[in-house]
Amino acid sequence: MSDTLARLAEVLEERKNAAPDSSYVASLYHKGLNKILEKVGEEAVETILAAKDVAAGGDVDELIYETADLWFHSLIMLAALGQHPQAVLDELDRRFGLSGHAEKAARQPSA
Ligand SMILES: N=c1c2ncn([C@@H]3O[C@H](COP(=O)(O)OP(=O)(O)OP(=O)(O)O)[C@@H](O)[C@H]3O)c2ncn1[C@@H]1O[C@H](COP(=O)(O)O)[C@@H](O)[C@H]1O
Repeated sequence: MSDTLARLAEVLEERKNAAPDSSYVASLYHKGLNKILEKVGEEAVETILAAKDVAAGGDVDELIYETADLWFHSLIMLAALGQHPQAVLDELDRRFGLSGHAEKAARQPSA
């Protein structure tokens, strides 16, 4: 796993024992899953808007910034539900080399 992801996952676990006023992550845990999911949705929308801007000739830095926000809040969602990012990387590894078209065809028998 990327060192950055592993370190961040460790910090997100530690923040489960931190006071909400001492840490942004702890404050989100304290507000609960609905607030965390709201943030994931908000960051997803901001990422989409930034991508549209880049396609229209805008600044790519904003897209990178918003994608980092989206990944970060997705990691908090996983941690809040007791899941480690390694599970997502394992799933991507499992899919590696498997064509999306082939996977979909195996899932959906043709009518
Ligand atoms: N990577 C991040 C990170 N990315 C974004 N953010 C915060 O996520 C928030 C993003 O929310 P918005 O942009 O919507 O701004 P906001 O208005 O403050 O948010 P709301 O009031 O709407 O909830 C901002 O407060 C950012 O500072 C992050 N906060 C923390 N981290 C990492 O998490 C670690 C632990 O952070 P603390 O728990 O705060 O110590 C840090 O050391 C960093 O490594």
